[in-house]
Amino acid sequence: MGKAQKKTGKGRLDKYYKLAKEQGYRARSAFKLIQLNKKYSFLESARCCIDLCAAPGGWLQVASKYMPQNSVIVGVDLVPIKPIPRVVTFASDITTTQCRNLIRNELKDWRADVVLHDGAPNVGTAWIQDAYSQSELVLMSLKLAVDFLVKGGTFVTKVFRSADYNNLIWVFNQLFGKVEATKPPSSRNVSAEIFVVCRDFLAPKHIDPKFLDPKHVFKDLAANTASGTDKGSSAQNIQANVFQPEKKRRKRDGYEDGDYTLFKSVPIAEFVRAPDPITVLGTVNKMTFVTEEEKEWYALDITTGDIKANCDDLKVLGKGDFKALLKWRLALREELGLDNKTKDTEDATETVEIVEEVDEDQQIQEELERLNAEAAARTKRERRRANEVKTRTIQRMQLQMTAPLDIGLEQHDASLGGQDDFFDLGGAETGLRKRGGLAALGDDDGESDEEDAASDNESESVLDSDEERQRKVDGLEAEMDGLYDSYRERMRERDAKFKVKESREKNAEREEWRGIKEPIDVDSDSEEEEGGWDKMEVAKERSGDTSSDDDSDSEDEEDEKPATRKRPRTETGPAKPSKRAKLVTDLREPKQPASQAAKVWFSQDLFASMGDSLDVGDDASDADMSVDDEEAAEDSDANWEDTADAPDDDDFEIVKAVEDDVDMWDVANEDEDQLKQEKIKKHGLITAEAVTLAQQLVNRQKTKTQLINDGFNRYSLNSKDGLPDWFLDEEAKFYKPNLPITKEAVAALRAKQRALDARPIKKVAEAKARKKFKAAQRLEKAMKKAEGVNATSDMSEREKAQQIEKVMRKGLSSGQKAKKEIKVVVAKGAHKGLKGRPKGVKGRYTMVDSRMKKEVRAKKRVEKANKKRKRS
Ligand SMILES: C[S@@+](CC[C@H](N)C(=O)[O-])C[C@H]1O[C@@H](n2cnc3c(N)ncnc32)[C@H](O)[C@@H]1O
Repeated sequence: MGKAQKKTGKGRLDKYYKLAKEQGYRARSAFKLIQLNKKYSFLESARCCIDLCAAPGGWLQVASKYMPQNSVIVGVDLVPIKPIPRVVTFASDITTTQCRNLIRNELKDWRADVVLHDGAPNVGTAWIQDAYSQSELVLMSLKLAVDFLVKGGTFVTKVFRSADYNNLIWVFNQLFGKVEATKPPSSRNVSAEIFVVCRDFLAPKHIDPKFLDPKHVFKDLAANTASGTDKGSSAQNIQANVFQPEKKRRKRDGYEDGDYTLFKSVPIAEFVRAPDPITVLGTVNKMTFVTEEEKEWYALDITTGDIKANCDDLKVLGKGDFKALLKWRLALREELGLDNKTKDTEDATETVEIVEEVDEDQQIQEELERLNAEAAARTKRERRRANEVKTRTIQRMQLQMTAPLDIGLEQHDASLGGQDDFFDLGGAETGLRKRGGLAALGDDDGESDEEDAASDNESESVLDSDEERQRKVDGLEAEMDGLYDSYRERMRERDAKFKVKESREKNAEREEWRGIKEPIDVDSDSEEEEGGWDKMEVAKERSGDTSSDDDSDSEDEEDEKPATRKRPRTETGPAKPSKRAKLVTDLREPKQPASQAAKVWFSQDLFASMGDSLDVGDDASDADMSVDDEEAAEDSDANWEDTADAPDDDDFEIVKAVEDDVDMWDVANEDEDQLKQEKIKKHGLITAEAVTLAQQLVNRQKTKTQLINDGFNRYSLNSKDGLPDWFLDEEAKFYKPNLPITKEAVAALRAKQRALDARPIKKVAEAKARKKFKAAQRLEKAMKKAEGVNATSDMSEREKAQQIEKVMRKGLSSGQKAKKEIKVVVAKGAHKGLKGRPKGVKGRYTMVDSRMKKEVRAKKRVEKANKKRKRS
């Protein structure tokens, strides 16, 4: 602790840390003493103070500041303390007599008014060990304090909240009139430390040495732990270790007397013969088979491989493993004749009772969890099925496998022939069921089927096993969800970074650029093909609160059409008039939203090559589509209103899209879109990717529809409802949109940005220009002067030359006077405590020490802050 600790987490650099820096305190802990003194005012009247465990000296600085002049202040620590004015320090262990002697020598026959103790052993991973040593250290400091304190004196100590706390307070109360525990505001809440201020030292003539002996002071604790028989916290902990091993507990009970090891191994006989086997299981790490008798037990049949493995490391066992060990013990005891099967000993009965008690609760809990999990899984399954059915229907309709009319037929077919679930539809089933036709349905899909199938015994058994399997799968799923949740919870607790990352990810989900989505104005129902300048202008107009012109969209369309036509015919390939006509089948009452979504899906390049085989015609996938097609497709894309252009010779007709077709899209993301739009409005397009896309739009290299289409994949329409968290998290992590921009474009933009960044900032450029300008001015002035000198007649040529040279030298100089060199002498080693000029140093010099730099800076900072405050 004496060494400066590396400040890692930013949390450590809190208000008090900064204040300590500013005010020149060596440790933020200085504020704890300031605050304690503010509450109890023990320093102002003190003439002599001993600070035990004082490094680096924060408390000593406070003492020296608040105590009267000429008071005696002594600081002790394991590590040396850098000198502090009017403070005597030495390095020593406060638990040794050497330390006592050193203090005695220093104080002579003075007595201390205040003894401070802020000691802490290096707090590492072994918290219990540290807590215990801390308590011991407190007792040792008290031992020193009672040696040196004057009657009525004050002892201030730091104590950790642990099992020893009450014992310590009890001892303090025996020796002091007033004992108060307090936690100053500057003590971090996360820290288990607490400060005890003991005032009015009673100075008894004789102090029972047991009061200051850790063995006695912390005795009951060790006894509790060792016996484990009482129903106190330690005994409960031990039982809980066995019955709820997954729950990690802090061992606040300290160590057994004289036993400070963490790892504990006992012979298995101890467990078998112990009256309280649970205590053994809860306290040891390993059980060994060493003696001849134990080896015999090892060879028994009942000692299975699992039992042997369980004995090897008890700390990794679960509740089931502990139960198995207890069962094994019972069986072995019966075999050894230690237990009678019919007449159990008192201890065994007790054990069984506890197991049952815990088991019953556990069972109810498990049953509840299972039922909940089942219900949740069932809903999830139903929702998933409904989604699948919906998606399949859409696809089939687009592949002309079915039409609304056919749907009825299909259902009929299914009812007749028991088709596979490719053609099943929830709605149709319901309809059929209403008509009582479901009995004939051989379909095995859905929960309701199971109910109906109850009449059929044979199918019932199949369904039962199905149901059972499903239940198991659901159970596993629910378990996995639970495990994942607890994993995240653990991560959140353990790692502050994880939390931040998580929230950042959440935000990122919103902020991530995934191509341009819906237009700003949601009621605009036109799906303009083109992005481009016009579109941006419209957007600008809208954002500028200009009333949007209803016609503008159509005008835009008009304007944009020629732009589309500019594409060379060769690129678009031969015209296929039938393509557009085959957009959808003859649907009188179509599920329009589905059609549109599917249409966009089939608009991907992937399907372009399939040409006639798919025949779903699309405006975006038409690498080989004719201009006419494209136009028509645009029209139909706008709102699917095109009917006039549709060739009559086709069986199909383009039908009107119903208004609510947006339902197909993830409406839940509407807010997100708006947020994105707002962000773009506020910050502009900030990422290289976004700028590249924007440029492509403006240059008409890409159309908005193309961008949207590029954002689709075969999972786009899948609902995320009911999917497990771990899956969604993984997907968010790894499933990244493939932006339709080239690496080169982004690289070029980034390079441009880098070049911009590399340019000097305006202020620097201005300063440089100013400097140049002043130099030029100086030179000009010098030249004028030189001309004047040259023109004078009352100087000889030699004098003139000298004068001109002088003037020009001045004109060419930087104009700043060279700073006088000051030698810096560090006040350490030979220069430590030196007064007057150091040896061998000539000219101007300054003495510095390691704190000075910080102190000067702090002073400047404070002055600056004061100035600012005054100004405001
Ligand atoms: C929290 S720091 C004290 C900070 C101090 N109050 C200040 O304001 O600068 C605890 C100190 O206790 C010291 N310490 C721990 N065990 C000690 C022992 N047995 N004897 C002396 N000092 C000890 C450590 O070296 C460490 O510097």
